[in-house]
Amino acid sequence: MSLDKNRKIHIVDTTLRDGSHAVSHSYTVEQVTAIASGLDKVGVDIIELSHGDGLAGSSINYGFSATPEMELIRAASQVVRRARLGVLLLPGVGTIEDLKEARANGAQVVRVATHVTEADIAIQHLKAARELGMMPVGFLMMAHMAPPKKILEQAQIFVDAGAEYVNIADSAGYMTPDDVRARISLLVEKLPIPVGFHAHNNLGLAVANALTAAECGADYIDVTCRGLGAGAGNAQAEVVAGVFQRLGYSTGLDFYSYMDLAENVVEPIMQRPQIIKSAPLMLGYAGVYSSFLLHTYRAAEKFHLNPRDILVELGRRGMVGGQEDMIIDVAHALSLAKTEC
Ligand SMILES: CC[C@H](O)CC(=O)C(=O)O
Ligand SMILES: [Mn+2]
Repeated sequence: MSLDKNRKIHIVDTTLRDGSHAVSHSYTVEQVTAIASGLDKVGVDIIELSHGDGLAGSSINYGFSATPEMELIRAASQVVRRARLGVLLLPGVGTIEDLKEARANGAQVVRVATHVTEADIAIQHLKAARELGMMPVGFLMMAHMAPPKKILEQAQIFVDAGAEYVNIADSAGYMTPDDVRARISLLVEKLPIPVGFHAHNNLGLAVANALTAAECGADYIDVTCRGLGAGAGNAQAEVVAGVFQRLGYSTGLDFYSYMDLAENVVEPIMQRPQIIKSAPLMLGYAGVYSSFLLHTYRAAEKFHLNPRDILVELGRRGMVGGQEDMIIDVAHALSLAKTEC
């Protein structure tokens, strides 16, 4: 695969999916319509939209969406002309039935996300996506938890299942540019399909990591307006647009329109600034799944603990996405240990 700087870098904007965590899944049809049509004009390649935890994530466990995601997908599909509309699906949270409904409402791409060592649970969803005429993408979460060779082996499972590209996610915002380089370079060298990268900004490295991924040959880069996303958020779209443009990468983005969209449409929706507060910083430091943040805040409040202490323990135990219900157990154990002291 060529590392030509002039190759097209495909931008995947996940403001309406990962960004949904940062607004407590409160997007309305009007907001989605405005953001999706803005992203389409800005020139992104894929607009990802669903509950922050993927299709059917709206639940007591993950937090309810204010508006049913199928309504939001339908609304976006009516205004998106150029970009492809995508959804994210975690096998077990979302089902093939949910995927069919998303397809019927206009979704064209699905990224099937699994823990970095569990790619095999995505096989049937990737095959179903292809049968539905969608673009199937394999998405490996918590990629810092596996060495490059293991990730390659898992990515190959996606290739065999018909994925059109493989996306690596630094879900904990734990990686440094060296970690990204080691993983992306190997995949780009060995895989017959393109590679993508999804950063989290818990250590303030999201844009640097996104750039490193592109330098190492990743063809798909995830971003969000104003960096909205779980934990300290994702790689900030407008910044990525500016940095990539200045360095001569070909993204097809209109940098100025992206800045305007973030400033005029997304920023007024934000419930709080997307900054690296102590707890998100701890996610990155301890290697904890970014979506655990809100659960951790709730558990900390209930057991009168500092969220940082819970996060360090979650990192020590190597907890992964899907183990949200264990956060309360960890908090309980820590509070018992505290009272015994
Ligand atoms: C809900 C799946 C997960 O959060 C996907 C993602 O954005 C990540 O792993 O960072
Ligand atoms: Mn994410």
